[in-house]
Amino acid sequence: MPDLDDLWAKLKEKFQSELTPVGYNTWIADATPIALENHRLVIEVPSPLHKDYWDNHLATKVVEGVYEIADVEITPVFRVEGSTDKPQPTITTEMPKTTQGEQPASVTPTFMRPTHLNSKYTFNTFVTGKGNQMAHAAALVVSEEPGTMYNPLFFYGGVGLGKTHLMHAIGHQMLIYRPEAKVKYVTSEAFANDFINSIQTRQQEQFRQEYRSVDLLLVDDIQFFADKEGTQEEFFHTFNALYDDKKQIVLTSDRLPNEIPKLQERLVSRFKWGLSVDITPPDLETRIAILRNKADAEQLKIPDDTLSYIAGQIDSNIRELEGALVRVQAFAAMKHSDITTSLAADALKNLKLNGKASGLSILTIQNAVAKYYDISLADLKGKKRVKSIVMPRQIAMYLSREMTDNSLPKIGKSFGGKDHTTVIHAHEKISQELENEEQLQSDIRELKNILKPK
Ligand SMILES: Nc1ncnc2c1ncn2[C@@H]1O[C@H](COP(=O)(O)OP(=O)(O)OP(=O)(O)O)[C@@H](O)[C@H]1O
Repeated sequence: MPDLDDLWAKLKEKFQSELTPVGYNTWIADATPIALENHRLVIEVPSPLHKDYWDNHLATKVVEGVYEIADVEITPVFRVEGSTDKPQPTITTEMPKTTQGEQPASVTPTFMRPTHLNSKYTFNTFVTGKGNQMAHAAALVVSEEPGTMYNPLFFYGGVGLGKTHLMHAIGHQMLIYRPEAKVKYVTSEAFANDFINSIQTRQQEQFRQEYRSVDLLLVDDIQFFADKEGTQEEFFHTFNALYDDKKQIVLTSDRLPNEIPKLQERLVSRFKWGLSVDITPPDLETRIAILRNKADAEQLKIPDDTLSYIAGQIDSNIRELEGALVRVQAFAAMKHSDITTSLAADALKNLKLNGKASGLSILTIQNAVAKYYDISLADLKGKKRVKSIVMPRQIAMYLSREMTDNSLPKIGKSFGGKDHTTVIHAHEKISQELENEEQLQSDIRELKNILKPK
């Protein structure tokens, strides 16, 4: 691993050359690098607003910058200064995969640590609308009568639509009814890491004891179980033990169990035993209500028509919707001005000038590319190496990079859990081929046209 101070100095130089002086002073100047270990670069920032901005706009640049400067792959983790409420799920989600020959992460295995549910993700802060009503209702039932009606409860749907939020809400609610209940939230990757760590540290018994003694097990993003044979095997037994004991299991994924490549048939069939509910993008009214809630929670003064305007700009991802509000808020702070519709238009117009079509989700791109090349979404996100699939996959990665603000790791994850270096490679390859290949140029033009905000 490179020297942290040296790396940080070079990263700052890079940011200084790429950002405006105002942007640099607002976002970079007060950030502090805390640690670089196990391929995680921890950066402390002054406020939640800064954290949002780093998560949504600067994470990719950090990954690329470190890769350029030190030839090392890292996952950035942003932490608010002085925060004690460490969002453990986020950290475990980003746990690096151990690379060949390297010792496994020497951090305390997650299963030895208590779960911290995000205090903001409750039923109270969850706005319901047509796209999530059913999921919300099922979540409430499960938190009141765990292990009986819908076991497992399976949420699926696009990125940033509230699946994790609902899971945490179930956990909070259950603890209100039964404060002594044992609630465990993990991402599927954290479960896999724990399992591998437990083998390497000969703590398998403790691992099993921990996972099989919970009252509520919440496993997020189980699409990342694809290809992890051993982990699937272990999860199968964990599932059976909990199910037989009438303990509640809640799972999320970006797609239905039978669409997850290489998920064992016996897991697919078990996941269907309970209830599967999809969450679809919110309609305009719901988006406005979500923004209103968030603005009120942060005591922001925003006129209704401005909220409607922002909600009209972004229609497919609530995380991006929240990001837009943060952007408008930061823009107003920088300009020392009240938030108005024209200011919001300015703030969001700049976003588009960056070449990113705000609101466009990776899933939308994947669907469009799959349809355009007449292949299945599962193949597009999968691992098949035939040219007729590899090329569209690389094009979809290229477009996700060009047309959205998602970080490289996030894009990689959305393609069946691929590493961010695969995304970098795909982007480079398509960029190069675009220089000479007319057919590719016309395909990309056509796809961009299809994806352009209407
Ligand atoms: N209905 C809602 N009401 C209020 N906030 C919401 C709602 N849905 C989502 N959010 C907010 O949007 C953000 C993204 O939601 P969340 O992380 O739960 O999405 P997700 O579906 O789990 O996404 P991913 O697939 O990326 O894991 C969170 O900050 C969450 O609080």
